Amino acid sequence: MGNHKHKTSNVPDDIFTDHVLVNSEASPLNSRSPQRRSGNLRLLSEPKVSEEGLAPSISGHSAAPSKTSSEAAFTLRGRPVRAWLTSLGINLVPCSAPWWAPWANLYHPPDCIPFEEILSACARERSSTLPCAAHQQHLIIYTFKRSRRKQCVWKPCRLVLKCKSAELVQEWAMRINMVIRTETQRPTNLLVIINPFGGARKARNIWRKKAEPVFLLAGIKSTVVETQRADHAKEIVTGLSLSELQSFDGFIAVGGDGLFQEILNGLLAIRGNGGQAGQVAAHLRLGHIPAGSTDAVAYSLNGCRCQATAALHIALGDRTPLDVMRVDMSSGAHRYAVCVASYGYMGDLMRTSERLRFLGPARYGLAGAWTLLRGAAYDAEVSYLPAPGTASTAASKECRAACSVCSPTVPSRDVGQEAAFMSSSRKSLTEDGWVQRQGRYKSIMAVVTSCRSDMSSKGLSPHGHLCDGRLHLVLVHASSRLQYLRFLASIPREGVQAGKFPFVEMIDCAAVHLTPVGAQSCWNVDGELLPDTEVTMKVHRGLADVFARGIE
Ligand SMILES: Nc1ncnc2c1ncn2[C@@H]1O[C@H](COP(=O)(O)OP(=O)(O)OP(=O)(O)O)[C@@H](O)[C@H]1O
Repeated sequence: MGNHKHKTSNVPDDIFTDHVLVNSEASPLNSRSPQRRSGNLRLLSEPKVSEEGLAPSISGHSAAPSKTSSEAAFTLRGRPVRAWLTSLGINLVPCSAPWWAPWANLYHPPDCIPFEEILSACARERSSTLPCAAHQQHLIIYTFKRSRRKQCVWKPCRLVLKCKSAELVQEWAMRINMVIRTETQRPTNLLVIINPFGGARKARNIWRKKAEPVFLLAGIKSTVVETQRADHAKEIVTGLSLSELQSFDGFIAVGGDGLFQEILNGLLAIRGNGGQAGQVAAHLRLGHIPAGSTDAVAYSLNGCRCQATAALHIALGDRTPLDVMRVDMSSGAHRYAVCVASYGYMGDLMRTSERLRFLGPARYGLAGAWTLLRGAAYDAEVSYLPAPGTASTAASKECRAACSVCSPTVPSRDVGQEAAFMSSSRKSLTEDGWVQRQGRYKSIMAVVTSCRSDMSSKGLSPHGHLCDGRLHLVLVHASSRLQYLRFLASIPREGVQAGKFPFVEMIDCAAVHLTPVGAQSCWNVDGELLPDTEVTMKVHRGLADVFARGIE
């Protein structure tokens, strides 16, 4: 295992662009601007700014700063600003607006950066080009800004505040870092597993260029391992000693959904074994830095496939519980997955695409066209256990950050839950309430979350939630190639919509069982093929914790 620990001062921060003073929305200096906020920039309400301006102190903090040192004058991109520290973050107010500000709708200095959105701060001295001029001191604050086109896409950026006093910038940097260190949710030590073989085989570069700089600036120690073969990631995780497990805050997959699934399966295997290791593993979080072909996990968690966004969510210590589906095969083997299990079209597509892996992500297009032309449909017996409660609330809401459907039950990692996910899904077949169907299907899918990807930006199941304890069973009955093509063509725009096509059914359930009849397709579970076709699937609400907050 390679062990990487770096100091902030030596970190390459090229991916952090300078915070620009251009924000056409919500400018306090422009009365015409709407009250919409496009970024993380809003004036923190605490403390109130008095007539004199500044009333700051880091409340409740042991090293509460004096009044004078909590406010200071800086320049920000050549313009004077007054800055002060509050208990929530740094407020900035311009001392003067440029003469064109009211007309141009362009000038908007950042007015607040909350601590929870700051990775770190550092003080640097910059020598002046003029020999007689004093050296300038820089207070660099590493943070991010939200894309104006898509809020959930975060771009790393830095704010450079300049002044003449070295003591001042050092003191501010120290105090900002001190507050950040008190945020216990932030990880300090992570196991990063890279699949150099996944997707377009760029995972190593993605780690080095997009994620590692973010982790280094956040002061995270990373132990980096590359997989050598299929299933290696699971072996790495299950091979960790108790002391190693205790030292990590979580495991990060730099690869595709298959790699994430292997790590998840490794983590749940440790939890299933119980004991002290099992208890420690129950509190570890998983992260996904997308570097695969589909990356539905990262896309469903963050709303985009941006690697820097995923790295920022991890570094800032976001945490959300995630539903996990246990898939039990007739052979007795089982697997856990978090996106989708599909039989029929998607299974055949995956089987064909694995033979074309040398083409990279382009293989899916070719394999998809070939499978569509074949037009196969399969006879099967499908049984399902309807989900408890009504579907109306979950179905009417898109899953977003602080989702009201997902948030009420953050599951406890008690003995009961640990025992439940370890027992075979087949046990639930004895429960009352199963509904049985027999038919000929083009495709059968059990979707756990929304399952977003480039091929379906709203998700296969647009009303799927990260933590609602429901499987969305999609039954696509035998239909003509043209009808099926129309169904496929509608997915990128709107996902699978109940009632849109007469040959497509969508059912909310807690468990699904499938027995093939006659000719068989294969199961594709989160991008991996199963060796068995008779399977039982059951969802476990919020079984795993991930470094995410849901889509903003
Ligand atoms: N070094 C390796 N050599 C060969 N195969 C590997 C290696 N490391 C991991 N694998 C296997 O590669 C498969 C695919 O990996 P991964 O999911 O990361 O990429 P992908 O399939 O291209 O992306 P996605 O799953 O998002 O479509 C996994 O099943 C994994 O077991």
